[in-house]
Amino acid sequence: MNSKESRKINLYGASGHAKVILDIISTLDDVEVAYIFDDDTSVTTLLDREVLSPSVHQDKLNEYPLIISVGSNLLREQLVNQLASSSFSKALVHSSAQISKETDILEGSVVMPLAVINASTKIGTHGIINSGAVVEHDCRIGDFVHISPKACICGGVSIGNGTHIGAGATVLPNVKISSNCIIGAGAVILKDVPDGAKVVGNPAKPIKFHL
Ligand SMILES: CC(=O)SCCNC(=O)CCNC(=O)[C@H](O)C(C)(C)COP(=O)(O)OP(=O)(O)OC[C@H]1O[C@@H](n2cnc3c(N)ncnc32)[C@H](O)[C@@H]1OP(=O)(O)O
Repeated sequence: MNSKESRKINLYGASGHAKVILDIISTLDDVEVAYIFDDDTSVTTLLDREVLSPSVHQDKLNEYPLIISVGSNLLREQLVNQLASSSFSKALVHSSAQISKETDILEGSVVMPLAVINASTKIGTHGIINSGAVVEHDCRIGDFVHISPKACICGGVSIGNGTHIGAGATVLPNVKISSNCIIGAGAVILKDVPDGAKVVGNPAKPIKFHL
């Protein structure tokens, strides 16, 4: 039985990512999902839960704070802009994640199982710190950033808005990765990465710009 009173939230996006967010919430005794929404009217259920159309159920959509539960950074940002009159939930953190008390994680962000976020790090809005990712001390992570499973962000790193760090990538201490970059799975980032670059490999090298 819940020991604390639950706060209700809505999820927007009936995706695979949303399934993992439901798992996060299942570990929290003070949060429950009221409704799940998706623009795609052919999607009617997610893990046996009903999925509602936002245009048909506008009243329910506005009833509780939202988490945008889609994995694409760009789509998450577009939805946040589209739903600008809505309120957004404070961050959701899986109970197995290790988070320093000296950390700031802003609204709409989600932290998956076994992630570690160390002291004096700030995570922006609507981000994803995925399963087993490590974000070390004194990092500055922008808005709409996805740090994929098992990526390792060393101390003092900064990452700009909209950047995607691929699974298992490593970013060395004090490196600056700019906005809207894509860092390939398994890449090792030794030096700063400019806006919109796509880099892969060890040591990481650009393959193309995608802005
Ligand atoms: C819960 C979850 O699942 S979270 C999801 C996490 N997702 C990820 O980590 C995915 C990260 N994405 C990648 O690594 C992708 O391969 C990208 C984005 C870096 C590149 O994708 P694309 O732009 O489609 O590049 P494409 O597949 O055409 O490859 C271009 C070249 O880069 C190489 N390449 C692509 N990815 C990598 C990589 N991660 N490491 C090394 N080389 C790579 C390819 O072999 C190819 O080389 P070639 O031209 O010599 O043949």
